[in-house]
Amino acid sequence: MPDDSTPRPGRHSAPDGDPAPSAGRAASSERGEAAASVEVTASVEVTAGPSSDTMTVRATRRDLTALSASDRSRLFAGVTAEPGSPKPDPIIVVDNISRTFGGIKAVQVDHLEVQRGAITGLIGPNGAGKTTFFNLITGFDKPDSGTWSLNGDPLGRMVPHQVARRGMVRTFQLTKALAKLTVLDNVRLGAAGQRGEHFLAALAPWVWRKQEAEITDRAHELLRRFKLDAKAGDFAGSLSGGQRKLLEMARALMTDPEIVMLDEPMAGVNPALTQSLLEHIKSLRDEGVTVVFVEHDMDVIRDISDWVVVMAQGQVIAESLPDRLGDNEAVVDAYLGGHHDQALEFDDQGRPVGATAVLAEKVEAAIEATLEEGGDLSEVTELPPSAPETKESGR
Ligand SMILES: Nc1ncnc2c1ncn2[C@@H]1O[C@H](COP(=O)(O)OP(=O)(O)OP(=O)(O)O)[C@@H](O)[C@H]1O
Repeated sequence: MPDDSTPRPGRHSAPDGDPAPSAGRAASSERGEAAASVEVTASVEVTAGPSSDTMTVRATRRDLTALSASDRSRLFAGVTAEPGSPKPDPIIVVDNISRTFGGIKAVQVDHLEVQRGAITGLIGPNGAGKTTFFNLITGFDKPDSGTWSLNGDPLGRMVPHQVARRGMVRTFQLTKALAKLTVLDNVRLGAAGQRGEHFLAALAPWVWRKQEAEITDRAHELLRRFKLDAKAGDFAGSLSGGQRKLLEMARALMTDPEIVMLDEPMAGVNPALTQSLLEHIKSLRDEGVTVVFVEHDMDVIRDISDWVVVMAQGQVIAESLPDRLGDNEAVVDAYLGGHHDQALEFDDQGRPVGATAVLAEKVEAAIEATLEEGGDLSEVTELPPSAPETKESGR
């Protein structure tokens, strides 16, 4: 039986409450000690039929250590803002991973470390390779080359459910809810590949039933957390886009992950649910879950990321604290280079968002520079390759 005294997401910190107190992981940031994310396994001995075979059913509980806001600031204060920078306590380390489609190098990441217990925002222009990168390290696609590890254990050649079993799950840009299954069953499916999938379990119904009950209880717990419990018996197809995103997060959490990779969790979600999704993502981090998420909206990135990684043309071209992103010329260039013709994006109050916000900042800086030099604004036909320092837009 699982040990119920072992902490797990949702138990040691209220989702909307204060972050759980730090157990001092940041203070003791030596790699070996800090990497002690413990997987507790519980053994259930069963007698399967006349041969009295014994099997072990693994029930995963991960011991997550939450970092406080000041722990995280301290950690990242010591990290250099450059591609591939070492982190004090990386949960993921990637080396020389590449993936080519036809002639296109979709991903070519030389080195990347993801800090444990923090929210890392992954940004980049369309086609930068973000989704492909997620696919590669979660086992949904195979790289041409490269190695990567979770807690120091190599993950190469693993299929997604094996990766999930080791503690890393992902969600998709386009949600994958099964429309003709109930909301509850969709969440229960998140446990597939985790428990009871062994064929022997099917021959031992008393174990199977026990696990079924545990899986159902856990699914209900997660539905309550994401305020979808009233919809448990509805078909997933009846949910709104935003509710499907919540459903997908609930399903991902069935495996008690240490790290969740969220691919554009806010895309297609109405503003009311966006705030709720952001709070859920922060509360996961506050419970000790590491979060990596892809997002285009710079306001969202600045709001919730502890650290930002920028990709362009398959490569990591910059890393930075979120509020220093605008200072980084490589980031500005990545967004502008070859993307002058991309559609402009504005929020419902007419403020530029995403790549458009970066462009607006650069245009503003170019105008200011021209005026300061006593020039005529009609002369601003081209943005300078090396713009003066960009400013916060005050949003
Ligand atoms: N299955 C595929 N077959 C062929 N080319 C692909 C495939 N998947 C991705 N690509 C190409 O690889 C590059 C990276 O795509 P990817 O979807 O990873 O970028 P992205 O940063 O996630 O973009 P977006 O922000 O638009 O989702 C693009 O040029 C894309 O067209």
